[in-house]
Amino acid sequence: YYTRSIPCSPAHCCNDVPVSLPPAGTQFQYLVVEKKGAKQNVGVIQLNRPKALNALCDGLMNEMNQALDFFEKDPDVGAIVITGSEKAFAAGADIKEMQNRTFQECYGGSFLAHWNRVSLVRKPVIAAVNGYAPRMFLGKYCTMVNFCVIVSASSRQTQMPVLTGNCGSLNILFMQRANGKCLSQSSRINSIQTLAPSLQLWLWSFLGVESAYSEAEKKKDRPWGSEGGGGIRAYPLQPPAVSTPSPLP
Ligand SMILES: C[C@@H](CO)C(=O)SCCNC(=O)CCNC(=O)[C@H](O)C(C)(C)COP(=O)(O)OP(=O)(O)OC[C@H]1O[C@@H](n2cnc3c(N)ncnc32)[C@H](O)[C@@H]1OP(=O)(O)O
Repeated sequence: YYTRSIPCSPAHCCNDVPVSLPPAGTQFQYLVVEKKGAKQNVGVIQLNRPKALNALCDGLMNEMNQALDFFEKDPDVGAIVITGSEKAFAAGADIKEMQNRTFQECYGGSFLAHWNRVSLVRKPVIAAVNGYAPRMFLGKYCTMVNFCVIVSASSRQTQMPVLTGNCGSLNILFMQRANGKCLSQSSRINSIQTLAPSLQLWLWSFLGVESAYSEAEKKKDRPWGSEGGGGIRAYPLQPPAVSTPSPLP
């Protein structure tokens, strides 16, 4: 396949180089890639490296970028979900692959630069997290979930508290879900004003469907997620007033 380092919009290719998409039914080694939903408009990328708990080796991330290219350019696909297995979303970077690399190799070779592709997709990318997701919310170069627009973490998500408020700048929301309810959330929403209005409204309507302000939080009268300093209020019914958004970069 042709893979690009600079992603293009779904509507056109920024450098006019034709892109050959993975043909339907393409087998990936580390991923299961398919379209789901009644309208087949959700692109689902499931990490499929069970023996290594979905550790993000180079091969997996290269395949991920191919799948993202594929879904970004597919006009039928409205949103993309990245998920793992019941035991692990992903065990972070592949530490076996990393262990012998020198600083010079990493720095000079732009180590992990290709991970950024996820954050550049011009469609909402949702990380559906279950099981292990170590280092999910710490630092800037975290596991891939930090590059997704929404992180929907099930109650089985382990190891890390969801409400750290210390996520990468591209994360908009963390949602911990159980029984279909949104129990908690945290975010750094600075960048929300730079998103297209339709995406903002989409986010808020997503919340509206899922939100259930917990009794405990109501009593405390504080925003969900405020523990981490980056919390926001839940808006179960109405989206907040949207100020004039800045144009997309
Ligand atoms: C880029 C930065 C961002 O800050 C990083 O992502 S650094 C990497 C961060 N990730 C980790 O440090 C996680 C390391 N893994 C673990 O701590 C544990 O595996 C665990 C997630 C807590 C699960 O433990 P458990 O006892 O259930 O499973 P095993 O340790 O026996 O693992 C099973 C199998 O998977 C291999 N594996 C696990 N994590 C990784 C990894 N990150 N990279 C490569 N391989 C990994 C592990 O070696 C086992 O395989 P085996 O050796 O038996 O062939």
